Amino acid sequence: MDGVTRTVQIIGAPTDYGANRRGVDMGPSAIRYAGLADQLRQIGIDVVDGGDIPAPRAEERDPEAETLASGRAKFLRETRQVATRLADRVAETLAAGETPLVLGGDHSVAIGSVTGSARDARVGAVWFDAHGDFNTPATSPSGNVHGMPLAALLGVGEFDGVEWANAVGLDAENVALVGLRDVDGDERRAIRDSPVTAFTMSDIDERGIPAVVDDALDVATVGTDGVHVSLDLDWLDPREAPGVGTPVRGGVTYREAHAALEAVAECDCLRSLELVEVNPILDEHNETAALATELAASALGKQIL
Ligand SMILES: NC(=[NH2+])NCCC[C@H](N)C(=O)O
Ligand SMILES: [Mn+2]
Ligand SMILES: [Mn+2]
Repeated sequence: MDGVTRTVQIIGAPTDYGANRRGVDMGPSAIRYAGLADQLRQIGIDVVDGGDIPAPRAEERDPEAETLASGRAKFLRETRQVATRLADRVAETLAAGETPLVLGGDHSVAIGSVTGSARDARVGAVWFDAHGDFNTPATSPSGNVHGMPLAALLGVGEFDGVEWANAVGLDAENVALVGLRDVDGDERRAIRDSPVTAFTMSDIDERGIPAVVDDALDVATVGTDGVHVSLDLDWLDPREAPGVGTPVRGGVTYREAHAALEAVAECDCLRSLELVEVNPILDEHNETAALATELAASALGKQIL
């Protein structure tokens, strides 16, 4: 982006239908409150806040959709509604020459962000997450769609039809998971059998963040027009990011996370970005939202000096 001012459009997706715990629907407010727009303006970015996409209110929940037995997806109708709207917004934002910055919401919103980002282009994806998000309604132990978006996007599994959830311009060969440490049984097999590239926390232990993230970005850029970066805040260790619904010990540190997102900026390949799974109810003084904000700034070019 040398010499060109980047315009970032913030798009809130205030939904928690994909998660087991309520509260991530307040993620967009918490991240905005942490000063996202100002921090990005300070590094010379033009910021447009496009507001939130409409999401069905919790009071309108279909109680039956919540009590489906495991092995099925909960709230698929609501998830589909949000994803479809979000996909349109992301695609329009890109068509206008702006960079979409999506604020979740639980990770099911990625179905919308990535299908939108991959509508008129070939994209790669880097998925910073403790989890694989590779379950399907048939394999999920919980029925929570936030554990399934990557499978949905790659056309794996049956999601109330697949076309709405399938990202046309995304190939599994261009997907890299980074930081895995909590994967379910069938999900594990599915990831191993898929052409996606998965870097676990053990890979990070052995090789260090810079090498792993460079490889992930290579995977996502080969033959693509740009990269979607999906940052699930539970990627970080719960000591740094307590405000998430599915915390897992042994995550990356504060510095590792910044180094990773600085590498994203350096790659000059970022097409769309999302920050998901911030749960203000479980947070401590909004520190997870503040961290999400800082990491977005690093991904968009903020440097120490
Ligand atoms: N985006 C997330 N936080 N995903 C957590 C998924 C947890 C678990 N693997 C499940 O499928 O239910
Ligand atoms: Mn996760
Ligand atoms: Mn996730």
